[in-house]
Parts: sequence; structure tokens; C-alpha cells
Amino acid sequence: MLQLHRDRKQALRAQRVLLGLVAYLMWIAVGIYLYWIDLLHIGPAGLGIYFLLMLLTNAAFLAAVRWNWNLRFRDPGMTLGQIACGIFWGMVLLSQAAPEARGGMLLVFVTGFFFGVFRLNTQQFLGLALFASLAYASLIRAEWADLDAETRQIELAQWVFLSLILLWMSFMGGYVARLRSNLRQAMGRIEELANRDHLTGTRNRRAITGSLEEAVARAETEGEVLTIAMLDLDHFKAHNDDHGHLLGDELLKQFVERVERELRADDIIRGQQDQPLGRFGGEEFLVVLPGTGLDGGMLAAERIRRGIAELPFETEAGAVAMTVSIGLTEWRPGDDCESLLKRADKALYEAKEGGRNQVVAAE
Ligand SMILES: Nc1nc2c(ncn2[C@@H]2O[C@H](COP(=O)(O)OP(=O)(O)OP(=O)(O)O)[C@@H](O)[C@H]2O)c(=O)[nH]1
Repeated sequence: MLQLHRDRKQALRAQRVLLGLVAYLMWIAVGIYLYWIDLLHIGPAGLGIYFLLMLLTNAAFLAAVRWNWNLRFRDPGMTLGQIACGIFWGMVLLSQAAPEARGGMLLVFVTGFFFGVFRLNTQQFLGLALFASLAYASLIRAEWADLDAETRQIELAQWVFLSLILLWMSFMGGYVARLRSNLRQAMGRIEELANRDHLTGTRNRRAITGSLEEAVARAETEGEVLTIAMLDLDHFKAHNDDHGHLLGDELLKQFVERVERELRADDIIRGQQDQPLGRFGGEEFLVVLPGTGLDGGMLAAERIRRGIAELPFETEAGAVAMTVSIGLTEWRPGDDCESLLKRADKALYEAKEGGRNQVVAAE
């Protein structure tokens, strides 16, 4: 597929503008055919200028997406504007066509409304339908005096049918737009569920590994520093054995809350887009700190360690003291995710061996 923009959403919008171009080309074919069978009032020069101006509006929409001017609008897809332009250009050609050609032309004309399905709600559809209906009414009104009785009847009938079809399309389009919005919400929810750890509510292994892969790629291509920390609760099995699995679960949840609080309060990490913590496995957690070197990572890890050890956790079974061991390492040239994780694991093992409740940076 033609790559129209580096940004995925903008590329989609540009594709829609090109779909609009297809509709305009279809309309141009209609114009040429009508001219050929002598059902148009304008000559080749007028027709050429008309086609050119029409295509220029389409090009303007494409340029707006290409150079991101559209992002300042509430609807960056510019759906309403594009359809309104389509209606305008449609009406211009309809006004230049012989009355007997208009019935067929209207068939092609209404297809432009399908673009509304991408974005518009029922009210906006109705607004456009009203605009098109009034435009056609004023077109007939302007020619009324020159039309014979039979043509007047036909034109009136066409206007009524056009208005009815547009009304129907407005409700249908609004319905599809609602379906689309429900679908988008459901997709968002599914994505959220796919990335959350159901017990602690923090990001799961899949999500945090995704962040790690992106950070490693940026370290490789842009030379951005990166530090990761592997966290493992100390003697967690004993807590489970002493108080039961449910209390263990409660401790894990409270642990995550505390770590997230410490990370949020950290100046180095605060500006990050994604939450840097994820549950890697049972009582093991990974913190990914892109843009942070080993010194900054050390400060963050120490802060977490202290935040866990300084106060016992309040539970139904009373206060439970917990500590955490942390293995830390910085990205080095040639590292991939696996080598980085392996080194962090090794440092974590040393922290455990060294007596737990401590942070060890990899050699
Ligand atoms: N309650 C609860 N326990 C879990 C969960 N996931 C893992 N565990 C427990 O975590 C414990 C991990 O024990 P070990 O790997 O022996 O480690 P440890 O007791 O923390 O000891 P060190 O890591 O050496 O300090 C096991 O008892 C697991 O059953 C969970 O989701 N909920």
C-alpha cells in the first residue's frame, strides 16, 4: 500500500482523501460523458476549469494531512468539510446539466455521503442532508420559470426522492458511526486487558517486554541511554506459607502500589509516557527506565528498596514486614533484550546472595 504518511493515523486519513479522489474521478467521468452526449450547458474550457478546481480542493485536503495542518481541527479527518465540498461541486455540475440528465446524476451524487460513515454522527449527517436538499431545491427554483409543467413535476419528484434517500442515509450512517465507536471502545478495553496483570493491575509481562524492546531499539538507533531493574520480593514463599496465598496476593498488590508511588514521585521518571513497571512473573517485577543512565537507575532502585523496607505492610493478618532485592543494569552496545535481562537477573542473584534487601548493579 502507498505510504502516504509516517504516522499511522495520518496515513489512514490520507487514504480516505484519496478515496474522495476516486469519487471525484467518477464524477469527472460523469461530466465527460454528459458533455459527449450533449446534456451539459458548459463547453470544454468551462468543464476543464471546473474539473481542475474540484481536484484542487481534493489536493488541498491531501496537503493538509501531509503537512499535519489538519491536526488543529476537532475532527482531523475533516470528514464534514470534505463531504460539504463534494456536495458543492456536485451541485455545480448538476446546475450545468440538462434536467433529463439529473436523475441519473443524483445516483452518483449520493455516494459521496458514504464517506460520513468514517466519522459523522446522525446530527452532522442530517445537517449535510439538509444542505444538499436545500441546494438542490434552490437549483430547481433558479430554473423554475424555464421549465415546462412535466419537467417541473419530474424535478420536484427528484428533489423529494433525494431528500428521502439522504434522510435514510443520515440515520443509517449515524447508526454505523455508533457501531464504530462501540467497536473502538471494545478494542481499547481488549488492549487494556491484554496488557494488564489481573492480580496487581500493573502492566503484565507482555506489555513491559514490549516497552523494553522499544527502548532497546531506541538505544541501538538513537543511542538513548537505558537502565533496567529486576525486582524480586524476599522470602515471599514464607509469607505465603505463614499466612496463606490470599494474603500473599494482597501483599503483591500493596507492593505494586508502593513501587508505583515511588516511581511516580521520581523526578527522572515522571515524564515517561508508559508506566515503567511490569509484573514479569510470580513475585518478580521489571522496571524499564529509558532515558535513564546507571546513576539515575541506582537512585530510583534505592528509592524503591527503601520504600518497601521502611514500613511494614498493613494486612488482615496484621503488619507484615517485606523487603525486595534488585538487580540493575544499563544497556551496552551489542545488547539485545535477552542479554540485558540476563545481566539484570545475574545482578539480582548477587543481591539475594549478598543478603537480600539491597540493590546490585551488574559488573
Ligand atoms: N500469593 C501469591 N504467591 C505467588 C504468586 N506468584 C508466585 N507466588 C509465590 O511466590 C513464591 C516465590 O518463592 P521463591 O521463588 O522460593 O522465592 P522467595 O521465597 O521469595 O525467596 P527469595 O526470592 O530467594 O528471597 C512461591 O511461594 C510462589 O508460590 C501469586 O500470584 N500470588
